[in-house]
This record gives sequence, C-alpha cells and structure tokens, in this order.
Amino acid sequence: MKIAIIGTGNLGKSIAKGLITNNTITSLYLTRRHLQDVQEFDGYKNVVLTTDNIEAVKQSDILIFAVQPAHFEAILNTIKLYLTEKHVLISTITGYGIQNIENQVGTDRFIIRAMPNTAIAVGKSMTCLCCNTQGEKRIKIAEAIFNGLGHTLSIPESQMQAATVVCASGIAFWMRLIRATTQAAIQLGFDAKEAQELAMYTSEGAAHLLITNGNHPEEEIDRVTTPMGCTITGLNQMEHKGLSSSLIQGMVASFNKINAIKEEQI
Ligand SMILES: NC(=O)C1=CN([C@@H]2O[C@H](COP(=O)(O)OP(=O)(O)OC[C@H]3O[C@@H](n4cnc5c(N)ncnc54)[C@H](O)[C@@H]3O)[C@@H](O)[C@H]2O)C=CC1
Ligand SMILES: O=C(O)[C@@H]1CCC=N1
Repeated sequence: MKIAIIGTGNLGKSIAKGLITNNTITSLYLTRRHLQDVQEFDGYKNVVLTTDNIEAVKQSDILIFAVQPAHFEAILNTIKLYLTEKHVLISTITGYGIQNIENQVGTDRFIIRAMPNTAIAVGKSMTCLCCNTQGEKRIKIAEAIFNGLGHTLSIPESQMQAATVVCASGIAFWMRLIRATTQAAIQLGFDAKEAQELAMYTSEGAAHLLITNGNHPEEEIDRVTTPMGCTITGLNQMEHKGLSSSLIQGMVASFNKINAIKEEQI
C-alpha cells in the first residue's frame, strides 16, 4: 500500500510506527512542517520524510490526515486539486465531520473517518471507522489497515464523538488508572519499577479475560471477591469515594469539550 500520513505529530508518529512494524507499506510518506521532529523515521526503507503535502498526495493512494482540527481545512484546500479517483482519504481529526470534508473535496471522493489511539504504535489500537457513501467502496481497505494494527469497529458517524472519548482519550484515562494503581503498590511496599510491572500486567490480564471469555466484568469480579474478603472491602471503599462516578463524569466532560472544539472551528 502507498500511504501518506499528513501531519506526523503524536498520533501520526504512532500510526507510522505501527505501519512500519507490521510491514504493510509499499511506500510511506510522512509530512510535517519541521522535519527535524520526525528524524527518528529517517533511513527506514520506503519511508519518505517531506514538508510537501502535495508531493505526498501525488505519490500515495491512501491519505491519512492527522493534523489538529484548526489546520485541516487549509490543508484540504492545498491538496484538493491533486486528488484523483485513486485516493482514499482517511481523517483521524476530532470533531471534523464527513460533510465538512465533502464541502472541501466533493462528495465523489472516498472519505473515511478513523478514530484510532496511540496504542496503534504497538499494534493494539481500538479504532472506530465510519465513511461517506463513496467510502463504502473502500472501507475494506481501511479495515485491513487498522485490523492489522489492532481491532476495528464500524459505527455510524453520530457515534464518532463518543468513540473519540472512549477509545482515543481512553488511553490517557487508562494510563492514569494504571499510575494510581502503581502509586498504591509503592505505598504497599513494592519499589516503583516492580509496582508498575504489577499494575501493567494485571490490567492486561483483566482486559484479556474479558476479550477471551466474552464475560461481563461483574462476572469476573464475582470470581475474585471472597465473602467478607479484602477485594470487596477495597472495591466498596473505591465506590464510596466515587470511582465509577468520577470516571463517567470525566468522560462526559471530555465528550462535551468536543462540542466546544467544534464551535471554535465555526
Ligand atoms: N493524539 C491522539 O492520541 C489522538 C489524536 N487524534 C486527532 O488526531 C489529530 C492529530 O493529533 P496529535 O497527533 O495529537 O496532534 P499533534 O499536534 O501532535 O500533531 C499534528 C502535527 O501536524 C503537523 N502539521 C500542522 N500543519 C501541517 C501541515 N500544513 N503540513 C504537515 N504537517 C502539519 C504539526 O506540525 C504536528 O506535528 C487531531 O485532530 C486529534 O484530534 C485522534 C485520536 C487520537
Ligand atoms: O485530546 C484531544 O483532543 C485529542 C483527541 C483524542 C485524543 N487526543
């Protein structure tokens, strides 16, 4: 596949790492305004670093846009004259709807919105996908790319904002939970390195139990909570302090912030 990542910042670099590691690229153009910030990709076979978005578009079939929302419109304006029937446009941009993209480049383009997360760098992204009518003819290509770098789910565009919170911001939320677990483990007597090891692999195990067994979390919790035991004592104390409630409220606040970002764009 001939892929370009337009805007190789935090997410773009993560996608590039994933693509290079799983070796699905024929060529990979990485664009950024200042190339010194993407030097880590210099020297990889078939990877081209450039500040020239038009050149990247001309040389690629699949265009993955990973710029900040405020920069997207200007970039689409710059490249739209160079789009041909071969191009599949994949936007990872938060709060920027398909209709906005169509307004820039036309309804006859293959347009897909993808919401991956930074775990794409290690092939473990949960990526939600949606597309315009034309994009349905190319959605299999997007699924192939993102299934190679984790797990995908096709959703209606109306759920994309929620997917951004749950999946993309979700990496940060889970990191904070893992950090808090690490801090507790240190207080309980482990050194910092061991504490993080315990937190990381325990959270991995919990997720894998659900992925493998397909159970509801409470079913797995029931297997751990000995009556009058330490687990239920800890869990109940966490709920008294608002663990579930604060997570839910945080995620709803995050969701509402995307509406504010959208309004700033108008
Ligand atoms: N960071 C994340 O975990 C996720 C981010 N997103 C979305 O992806 C987009 C990018 O996010 P980040 O990577 O965090 O932002 P970022 O700011 O780290 O990266 C954007 C990059 O685009 C570059 N850029 C700006 N104008 C350019 C131009 N004209 N030509 C080439 N490059 C240009 C910037 O120099 C910057 O390196 C945003 O729209 C964000 O909402 C979506 C899912 C996850
Ligand atoms: O924080 C943000 O706004 C972006 C979108 C999801 C992850 N990073």
